[in-house]
Amino acid sequence: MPRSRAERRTHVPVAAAGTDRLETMNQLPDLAELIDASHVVTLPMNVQFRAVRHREALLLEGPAGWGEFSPFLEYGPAEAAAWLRAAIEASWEGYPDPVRTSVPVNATLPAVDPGRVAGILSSYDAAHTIKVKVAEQGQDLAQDVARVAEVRRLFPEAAIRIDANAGWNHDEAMAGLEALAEYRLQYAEQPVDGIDGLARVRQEVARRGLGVLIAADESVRKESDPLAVARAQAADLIVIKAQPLGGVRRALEIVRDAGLPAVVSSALDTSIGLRQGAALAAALPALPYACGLATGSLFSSDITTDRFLAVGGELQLRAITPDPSLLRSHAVSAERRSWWHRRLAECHRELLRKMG
Ligand SMILES: O=C(O)CCC(=O)c1ccccc1C(=O)O
Ligand SMILES: [Mg+2]
Repeated sequence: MPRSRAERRTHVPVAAAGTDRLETMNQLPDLAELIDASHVVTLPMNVQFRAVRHREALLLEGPAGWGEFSPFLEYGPAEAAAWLRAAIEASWEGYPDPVRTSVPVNATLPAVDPGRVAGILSSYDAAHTIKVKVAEQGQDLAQDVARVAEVRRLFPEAAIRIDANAGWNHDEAMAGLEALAEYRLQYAEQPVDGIDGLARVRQEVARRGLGVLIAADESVRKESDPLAVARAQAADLIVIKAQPLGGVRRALEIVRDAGLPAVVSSALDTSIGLRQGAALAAALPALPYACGLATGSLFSSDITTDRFLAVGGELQLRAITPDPSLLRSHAVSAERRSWWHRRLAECHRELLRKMG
């Protein structure tokens, strides 16, 4: 299996390639090395998602390949540090051995009007599984029902799942799941906020016999204890993301300890971050659901022309190497670069502190 090792280097890192690989993440590269290995880019999106139309990312070129550090802009260092750990794992350590060479993926549909559904879903090469965003701020249940109905009309055979990003309260969630059940949902991701809230919805779904599985996302990646959701029996499955959970190996441990089926998802990543997610999906002992790693299709360009996009609903595992000219043309302003370097420094300090 090829490693995602940089074939064409745009610069030589401080330490010679291969000599300073991390075996266990017990030691971290120096901040100066990280800064020297970094490229900060901004990528345009086709469609607004999470209120963003451009996505900024800091890419690291390390001795083991490329890694992505792209916590959302509003995240503080305590939360963003795990994302840095994941980027350093990818670029200094590499990935654990895969058990499969391709990963099935879902199309992701933002909370758009029904009229835009066909157009957005046509940007995916195939849509056997579709995740529909619901419960968006400022919208109502009728809009969610109209969007899901349109997806079902266009794709009668597809597996449809919804993601509310904790946007419903308990009663709204129950009304939403009742209304959407007729469109045959594979599962509902984070219908409400919090572990207790999820557990309550899950119990009520069972009591009413709605037959919708409950997936936890924010209740895994934003909790101090990612296993709490499993212990509380608050979900039927968990959504895992390599960056917020601190890397591929950490995420694999969480899945093993949780003892629940897992779906790998991305965070609107460049092709480098998507490759990290694919490394996680490829190394999981079981992969019962398509993964949220097809979001490359929501971008209008990327850091490589050989973009990590799904073909026929599958991502084929392969090395992803940025194109130096695209790194240059998508580079952020000097001001944004300084901002990201400061953020890198804060997160690096946070990681050193955590490692004691
Ligand atoms: O899982 C997917 O289909 C795509 C990724 C996605 O939905 C997402 C992207 C950015 C931030 C949060 C989320 C989320 O799963 O809630
Ligand atoms: Mg989610």
